[in-house]
Amino acid sequence: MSSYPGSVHAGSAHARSVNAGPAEPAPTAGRRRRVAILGSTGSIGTQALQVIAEHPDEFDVVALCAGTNAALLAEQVRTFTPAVVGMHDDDAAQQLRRILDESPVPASDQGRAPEVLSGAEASERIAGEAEADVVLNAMTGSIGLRPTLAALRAGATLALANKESLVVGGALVKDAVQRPGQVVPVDSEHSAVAQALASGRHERGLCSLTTNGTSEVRRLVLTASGGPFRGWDGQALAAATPAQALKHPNFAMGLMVTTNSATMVNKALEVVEAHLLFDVALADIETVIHPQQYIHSLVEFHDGSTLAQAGPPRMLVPIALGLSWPQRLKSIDTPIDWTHPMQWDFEPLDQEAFPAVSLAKQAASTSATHMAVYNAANEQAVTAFHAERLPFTGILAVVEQVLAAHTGTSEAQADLDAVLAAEQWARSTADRLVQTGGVG
Ligand SMILES: NC(=O)C1=CN([C@@H]2O[C@H](COP(=O)(O)OP(=O)(O)OC[C@H]3O[C@@H](n4cnc5c(N)ncnc54)[C@H](OP(=O)(O)O)[C@@H]3O)[C@@H](O)[C@H]2O)C=CC1
Ligand SMILES: CC(=O)[C@@H](O)[C@H](O)COP(=O)(O)O
Ligand SMILES: [Mn+2]
Repeated sequence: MSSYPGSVHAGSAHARSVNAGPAEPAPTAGRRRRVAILGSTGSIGTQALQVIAEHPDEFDVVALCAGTNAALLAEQVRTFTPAVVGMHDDDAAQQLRRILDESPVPASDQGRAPEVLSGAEASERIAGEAEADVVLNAMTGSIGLRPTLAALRAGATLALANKESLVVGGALVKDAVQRPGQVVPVDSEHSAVAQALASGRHERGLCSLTTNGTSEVRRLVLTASGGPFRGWDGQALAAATPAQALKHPNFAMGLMVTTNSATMVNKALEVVEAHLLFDVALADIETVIHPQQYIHSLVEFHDGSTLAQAGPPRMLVPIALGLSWPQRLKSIDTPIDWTHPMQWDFEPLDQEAFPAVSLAKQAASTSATHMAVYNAANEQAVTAFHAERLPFTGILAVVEQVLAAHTGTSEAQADLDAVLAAEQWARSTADRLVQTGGVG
């Protein structure tokens, strides 16, 4: 990407906490934000482009990146005219080049057709070199770690849907953060917590109060749908099929996050994500089952007050906030209709049938690479489950056994190579357990 030179966003203040304080004034005031989307063909990526299409005066799409879906990426190129695009898969990138050659796209703002990058480094290069104000990381899996680090090191605001990169990278990601507020959570629960912590700005009226800061926070409470298997016991879960696991009660999402919702691994990753984003102790992060998912999460303060963020169970608002934080864009979603009766339920998590959250809290407290191992083993096990090589309950059994065999790495030694090595070890150990049937 020779024509897209490296970082132009020189950051200075070093922050240990990912979301340590109020954001600095937006360097983009008065002009359209330059946005790069990694994972543009997925559930989050396509919704982000929908938000952008409806707010053309707010954003310029400077780069798009996907894995394999050349046809959809080509369509997106036509509509949004990014200067550079990337595909992980080399064959898909060739296909994309062919489609674009056969039917040239309008020249981009830079006055030429997009450059097409391909291969494993495409997303990392785009994150680091596209000169985006905001990089939305909406890829699936811990493959998002390098791009997350690259975006932060380039000084871009990171709109983070790819929770895996933060959970797996941990301190590495924290260390790459250059300024408070550089990471804006897109995950709905964390967007809810961020909104509750920041509250709204409304400097009018007799009561023009604003409160802020995390020092008065006692607990975070993350809501969970409970997934398609809410209320099932261990015996029923053992026979759960991939098709059943993919029936999320409220959201249409990618395969990995949907399956993780069914096992509660998604909530487990989210607890650690919240710990890292908001610097709240793991012991002070609770989960509660809320099947309707209208409350996206809650912050409990030390005076006993609790702030909840509510909205329909859709991702448009968290995505839009990720792109435009701290501003709210108008009319992103239809608000809750209070004219009809409705019921919101809350129930405790069944920790025995769904041990994922407690296992993650334990892993995250054990060593700097335990969550990388947790996530990598889970990714392998989920793939094996969908290939019908592992029962549903085998997913957590694999994660637990791989974790038990991991020796761990101290934070001081957990550089990128150590994290990637731990992941690689976890993937092959998980695969071996599946192959030999040694899960039990
Ligand atoms: N979907 C949702 O509502 C929510 C999702 N999230 C999180 O957001 C992330 C994305 O989820 P979701 O959109 O559902 O997932 P999807 O599976 O729908 O989309 C994943 C995207 O990543 C792309 N991709 C995969 N591998 C690579 C790669 N190596 N390089 C570049 N692009 C790649 C895919 O491309 P292609 O399809 O072309 O292969 C696709 O565009 C996950 O971390 C998830 O946990 C969080 C909250 C809600
Ligand atoms: C929309 C979103 O943020 C997902 O992570 C969603 O929350 C999954 O829901 P559960 O994991 O609670 O089923
Ligand atoms: Mn979520």
